[in-house]
Amino acid sequence: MDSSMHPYRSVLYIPGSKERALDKARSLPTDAIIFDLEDAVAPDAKAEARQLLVETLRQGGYGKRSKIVRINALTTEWGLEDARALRDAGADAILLPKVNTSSDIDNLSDVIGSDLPIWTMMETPVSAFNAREIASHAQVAGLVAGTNDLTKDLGCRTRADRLPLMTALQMIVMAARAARIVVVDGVYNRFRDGDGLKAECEQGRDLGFDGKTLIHPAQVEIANTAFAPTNSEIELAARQIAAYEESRASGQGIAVVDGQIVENLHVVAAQRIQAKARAIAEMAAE
Ligand SMILES: CC(C)(COP(=O)(O)OP(=O)(O)OC[C@H]1O[C@@H](n2cnc3c(N)ncnc32)[C@H](O)[C@@H]1OP(=O)(O)O)[C@@H](O)C(=O)NCCC(=O)NCCSC(=O)C[C@H](O)C(=O)O
Ligand SMILES: [Mg+2]
Repeated sequence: MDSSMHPYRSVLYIPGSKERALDKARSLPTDAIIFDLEDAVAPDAKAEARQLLVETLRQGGYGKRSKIVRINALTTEWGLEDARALRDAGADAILLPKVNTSSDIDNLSDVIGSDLPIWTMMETPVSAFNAREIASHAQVAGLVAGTNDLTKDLGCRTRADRLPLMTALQMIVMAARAARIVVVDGVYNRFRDGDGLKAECEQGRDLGFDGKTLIHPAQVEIANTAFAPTNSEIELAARQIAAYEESRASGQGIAVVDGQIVENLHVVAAQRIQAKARAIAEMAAE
């Protein structure tokens, strides 16, 4: 499912061990949920969280929100059991952490079968180098930037402008766009800092991400606003499409709107804005 059919502006992590948070998410206006069995769950709570998650997904109640389960890496003591337990639980996708190469995805596919979409965490330097190969794997439907692990592995500083991460972030976006799959940005750790989150969402939107992964309900509306087309973008898209159609009808290949040229490629971009706006409206009409 790409972002013109389903929005991924807000993708909220929920620890698979937190029953109250799992329940609360049924009423949050988030486009997608990552039910987490990995870093948000302590080692001695993994088995219980896995069971709770299977039961929670079977109960349902998450409406149109996309349901993605992050399992532990298959190289850990929990990963294989996670994959086996969750493959038929009703998730829309399985998210695999610490992916380095497409063979990691093949290994998961051997366990869950080839029908359930796989999303991958892009959070190691090796994954950034292999982003193209990972994104173009036939079963991969989405990439998630793991900026905390990337920062750790790079040994870089955490900066507000994310300069040290920029190469990796752009490689991830480019790989996703080349493969025409969904791509979402990493988390903003200061979850009570709305202004900081807004700035980082705007940066992610500028870079081309479809949305942002989040860790707290207070972050959802900020991401939903930042990654939605604005009213003026939607209005301009409509005028560009109309002007271009008028030009074509009179035998010309270029229109001019607000002093700027409109060619076929701009029309494609305008149609994408309209598709995204429709997908968001459908999501809201629950
Ligand atoms: C960060 C938190 C530990 C804060 O928790 P808490 O102090 O309980 O927050 P609040 O009291 O403000 O919570 C208010 C209500 O909201 C619910 N809640 C909190 N968080 C979530 C959530 N993520 N989803 C749904 N609901 C949530 C609380 O239950 C309260 O509900 P109520 O009592 O009914 O009012 C906590 O937010 C948290 O655990 N967040 C998730 C952290 C997480 O998932 N981390 C792992 C993912 S990030 C990562 O791994 C990055 C990546 O891999 C990388 O490398 O970068
Ligand atoms: Mg991580």
